[in-house]
Amino acid sequence: MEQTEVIKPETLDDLIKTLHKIFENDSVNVEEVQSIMEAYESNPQDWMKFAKFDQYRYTRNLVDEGNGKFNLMILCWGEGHGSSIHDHTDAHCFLKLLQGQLKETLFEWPDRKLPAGMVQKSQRVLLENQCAYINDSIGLHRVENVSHTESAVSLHLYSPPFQACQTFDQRTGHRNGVKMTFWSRYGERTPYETTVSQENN
Ligand SMILES: N[C@@H](CS(=O)O)C(=O)O
Ligand SMILES: [Fe+2]
Repeated sequence: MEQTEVIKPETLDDLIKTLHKIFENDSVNVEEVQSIMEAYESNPQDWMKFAKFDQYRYTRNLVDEGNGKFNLMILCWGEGHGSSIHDHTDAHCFLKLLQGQLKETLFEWPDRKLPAGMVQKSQRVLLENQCAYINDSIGLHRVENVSHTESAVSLHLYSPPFQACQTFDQRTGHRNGVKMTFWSRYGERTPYETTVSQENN
């Protein structure tokens, strides 16, 4: 497949422009997206206006809708905030650290018929500027900011975009469908009515 040359994006806007170009193709070249996202060196001035924290749980802040091909968002993780174990609704998921560190724990899909504790596959710490990748065939994950003193900010790209996922109970493997919402969109706080059902955290 044609691969756009990896030129280091100098700003977040630059990165977004390049992503739009890459996603004109119908198939996603995972390595290409991962390397372009990794090549962008996080500069807080680029993304500060999207980084809105909540006291109790991580927030999802929409940055760009990628011409309908992808959703780009900034997630803000306060000290000790984490997600539940979840899937990614058959989408590609790229996760780049803009600030701080996040711990990612991978799990196997549980058997629907045999309630049992979920099997942990691996664990790693993602560092600033690193870009991780996951999809449903790789497995499920939980993401956590385990620091008690530092917040964390991450940039996520999902393609195709999705608005719901499944969360899993670590002890039983039992699953629940949850709707996912945005804390803010394009830097503006989402009106209250649409934010009440955020449940993945
Ligand atoms: N997939 C999660 C964030 S993470 O834990 O990867 C979300 O979009 O809210
Ligand atoms: Fe995730």
